[in-house]
Amino acid sequence: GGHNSVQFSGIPQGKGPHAVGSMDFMSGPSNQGSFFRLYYPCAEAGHYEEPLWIPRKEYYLGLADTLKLNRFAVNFFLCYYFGSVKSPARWNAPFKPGEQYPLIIFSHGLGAFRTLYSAICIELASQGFVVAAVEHRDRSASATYYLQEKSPSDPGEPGGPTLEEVWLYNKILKAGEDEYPLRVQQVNQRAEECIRALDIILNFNAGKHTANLLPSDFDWNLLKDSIDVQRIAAVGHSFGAATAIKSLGRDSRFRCGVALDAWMFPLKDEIFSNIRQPVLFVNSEKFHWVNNILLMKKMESTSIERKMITIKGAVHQSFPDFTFLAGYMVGKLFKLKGDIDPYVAMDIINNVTLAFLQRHLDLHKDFNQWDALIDGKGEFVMPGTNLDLPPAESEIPQ
Ligand SMILES: CCN(CC)CCN(C[C@]12C[C@](c3ccc(C(F)(F)F)cc3)(C1)C2)C(=O)Cn1c(SCc2ccc(F)cc2)nc(=O)c2c1C=CC2
Repeated sequence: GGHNSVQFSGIPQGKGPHAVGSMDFMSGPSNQGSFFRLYYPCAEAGHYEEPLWIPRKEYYLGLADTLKLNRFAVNFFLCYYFGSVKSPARWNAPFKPGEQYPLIIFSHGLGAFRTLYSAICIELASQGFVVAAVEHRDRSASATYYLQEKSPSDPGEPGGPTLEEVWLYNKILKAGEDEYPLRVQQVNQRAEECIRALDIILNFNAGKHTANLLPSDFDWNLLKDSIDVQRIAAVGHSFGAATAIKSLGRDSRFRCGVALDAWMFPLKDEIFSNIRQPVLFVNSEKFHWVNNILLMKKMESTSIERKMITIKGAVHQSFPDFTFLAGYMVGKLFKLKGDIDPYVAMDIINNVTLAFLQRHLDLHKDFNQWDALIDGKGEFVMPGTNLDLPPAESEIPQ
């Protein structure tokens, strides 16, 4: 880590051997395209800007909707506190070619968006992964936008068609509205969007370019033959973890999945027998309820590795970046911090993920040093869940 840049924001830098670059990619047409923030091993030389953690004010407006609070007040408050926070990566730094990197597609949670999990994405990139954090257009993100060709106001307008931004905000359920059909439609769209991002990145790897509608001088040619197409995984948080599991079932190019504090409700009628890849469930102590855990246990298998650990003292917000940015009091009040130190929790999340990825992507690194975490062995972890579950049918004494 380090790479001679002083760390200002609370978001930790990557600890691995690579300096980390970041850039935004959006393809068309309209909301049928792909939108992701790419984190990648980059060239060390030179000085680069760091990307804004929350790049547009519309994201604050969306967070207000998610919190069901007044947009003006939340925008003022969040802009004041978080408006200048940067992600510790090098904005549009040149990609570092020379080896074939494994690929991670990362899916955000309900009410989140692509930039809020940079501690996880930057750590993975620093350890030699290319990570695409997709931003979903299923109206589960607090806010997102797509670019639409503007119908020319007057046909004589000089120059080509201009693109206008169309913003989508978190679809808040009305009282009494049935949540399940919406979440099923969303998790299907989210899996499609993860697969779309995968296809675009694999095309770049094959030298086939997709136009980036966002202004960027990132040189995609450097990505040619730089992705290890046999070593691809799906990772996500909460609704994004359900999305990762759904993506495994849809596309066998994903060789394994890491489900971070999975929200299994959108998969409650899934039979899971069509999912053949290994899955690691990394749970916080405080988020879960019995039916959520029982749905994870439906994925247990004697032939496919399915592991679950619980991080003691962690909360749902121990996974996104907010956990580093709120003061101690506000953090505890809003459940952005648990009893465990946020940096210790993030080290466990990242290290157990790296160990599981090494095992199931067959990497030749030293991430196996954290294998014990996969079995729930360690000071702040336990195997399985902390919840008391009803005895499984097979255990009920006859
Ligand atoms: C209690 C009922 N619940 C409605 C479903 C309330 C909403 N909620 C808790 C919140 C959204 C939160 C938030 C806003 C804003 C700040 C800020 F002030 F720091 F900016 C921090 C934290 C408040 C986290 C959640 O949605 C929990 N959650 C999440 S949280 C993902 C997220 C969202 C926004 C973020 F900024 C960072 C991370 N992802 C999921 O996929 C699912 C769930 C629940 C089920 C499935």
